Amino acid sequence: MKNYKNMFGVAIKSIDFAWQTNRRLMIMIMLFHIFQGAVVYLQFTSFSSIVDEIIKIKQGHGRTSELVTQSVVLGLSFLLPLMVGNINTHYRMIFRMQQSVRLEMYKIERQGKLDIGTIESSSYQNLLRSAQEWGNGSVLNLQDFFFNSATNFASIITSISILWSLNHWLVVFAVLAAAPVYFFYKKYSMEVFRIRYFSINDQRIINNRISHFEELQKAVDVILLKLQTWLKDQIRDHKMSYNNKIIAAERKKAISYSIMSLWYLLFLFAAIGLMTREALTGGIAVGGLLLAFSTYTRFYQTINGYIESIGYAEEASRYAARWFELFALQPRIVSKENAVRIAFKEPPLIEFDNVSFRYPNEEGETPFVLQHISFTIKPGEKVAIVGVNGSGKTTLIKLLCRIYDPTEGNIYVNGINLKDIHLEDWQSALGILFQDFPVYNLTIRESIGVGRIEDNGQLPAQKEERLQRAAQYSGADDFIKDYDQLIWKEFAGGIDLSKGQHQRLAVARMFYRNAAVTILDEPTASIDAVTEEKIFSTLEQNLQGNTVILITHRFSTVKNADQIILLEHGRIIEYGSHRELMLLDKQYAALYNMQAKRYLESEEVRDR
Ligand SMILES: Nc1ncnc2c1ncn2[C@@H]1O[C@H](COP(=O)(O)OP(=O)(O)OP(=O)(O)O)[C@@H](O)[C@H]1O
Repeated sequence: MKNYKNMFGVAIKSIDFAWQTNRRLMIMIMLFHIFQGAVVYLQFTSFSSIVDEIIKIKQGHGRTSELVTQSVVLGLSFLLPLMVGNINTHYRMIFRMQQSVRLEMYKIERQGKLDIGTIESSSYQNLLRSAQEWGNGSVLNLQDFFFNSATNFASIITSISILWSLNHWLVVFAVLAAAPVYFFYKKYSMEVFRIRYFSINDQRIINNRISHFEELQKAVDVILLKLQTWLKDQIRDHKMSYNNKIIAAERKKAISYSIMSLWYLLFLFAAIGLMTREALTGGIAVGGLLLAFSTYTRFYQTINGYIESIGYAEEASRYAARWFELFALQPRIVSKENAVRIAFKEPPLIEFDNVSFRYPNEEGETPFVLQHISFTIKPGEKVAIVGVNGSGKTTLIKLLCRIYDPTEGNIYVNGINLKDIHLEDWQSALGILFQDFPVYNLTIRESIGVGRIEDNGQLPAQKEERLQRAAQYSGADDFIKDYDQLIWKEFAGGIDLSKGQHQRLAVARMFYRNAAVTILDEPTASIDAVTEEKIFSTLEQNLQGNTVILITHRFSTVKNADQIILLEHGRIIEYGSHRELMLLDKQYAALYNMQAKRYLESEEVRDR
């Protein structure tokens, strides 16, 4: 029952969505469907009238004019549904397209408003994957069910009224004959349906194994490691397992449906017996007998088809529900109502005041990943954050960018609590380059240009000089030959770049952005030491006046930073300039010396 309640709720939402998209089209399609459901009975009634009239004419008291009229009606009753059907198919296609665009736009719009914390949560990712399982087809298919319901209801109501007018018992027999359909459907037909559509695990594994033959990097490994047979066997086994499940379920279905047909036949004979008796005793004419037979069988077929579609709609509603859940998502991090508006023209003073943090988790509390963090970054300072993997460096940056709010403590920007500053203003002041930076399949010019988009949401007009300077500072100009070169190998004339080249382009984007606070989270991991050195020296020279926060594992690049923060297990264990920390001669100095020694050793090996 709960399933149907949910299904009903989701169906209402999807119908409302259709209504909001184009109500005129929706009403028109609805009327077409009702017409198609009812008009078929016009064929039955006119045909039975023709038969009766022929008999009457043979007996000498029929009218030829009536025969002609009924023949025209019969012709129209065939012609009209065909025409309406074609027009309806056309408008339904248009309506689906309109809604498909609107659904996608609505989804993208909602996603664009979400905060990064929500986007990186596993619950959101699961929701997204589940919604995408059927694409927006789930919502549209649910609407199809609604339209088809109109046809089916029109058909059921018309057939019941015809049967009722002929003999009340016909309705009783028809209903009893159709009664077990749902039970059999739920038990057997649904099983096949479920296996067919929801053997997702088998299908995922099959697709994954096939991808090893199709994707370049994977295919190379398949050949070199000779994995062909091993992978092929897996594909075959999963396909066989899927097929065997289907065959077993189909067999059960065929047997059970045969049993159900006997039940139907029982009531069909009862109905035929009843009507034949009526015809023999003169209760109805021969045409009436024909009408009863065709209406009776049509009623059963309609019920059968309709119940099949309920099951399908039930499944579609589960996936459509995910779409509406996506639409209802609200960002967790938002600007306060009276948030302070600041145009950050100058780099601000940043203060962390006893900040502790644990990642939000719906399933329970997670451990603190940052504890009692306090430090100050003066405007224009170059700050380096160092520490081993998992020490909390990126998390600290996420708090500064307000991707998350601290669990305890506060962050102040120019003395104002970050939570009180308008989120958009603060984000406009930041230029962030994370380790997993995105690769834009655009031209080189656009790839750099997206670093600073215009207020109207468009790419900036060509600012050639500035663009080229950014490429120069990042070292990207070494490989750029044409700024209009498309970075997209799958397209004619498009090229791909090496990892390091992609990284230089991403750094160029940051230079181009020229934000008041630039944050670089290991942006040079794939870049060779020489280029890295070059990037950081230009960074220091050219982002003069701007605040720069740099996360890196290479200690040699942080030597010139105004201050270095060393994190361990989410706590600051050392804090100061390179000189100060070397003089302190503790953890930082040890790590620095260790890296320097390794560097010197490798230099010696190379020299030898
Ligand atoms: N989204 C998340 N949800 C839950 N825990 C997370 C999440 N991101 C990171 N963590 C955990 O927080 C801790 C700190 O991670 P963080 O990424 O800040 O470390 P890091 O110092 O930047 O590491 P690395 O040098 O490897 O990039 C780790 O224990 C990590 O598992």
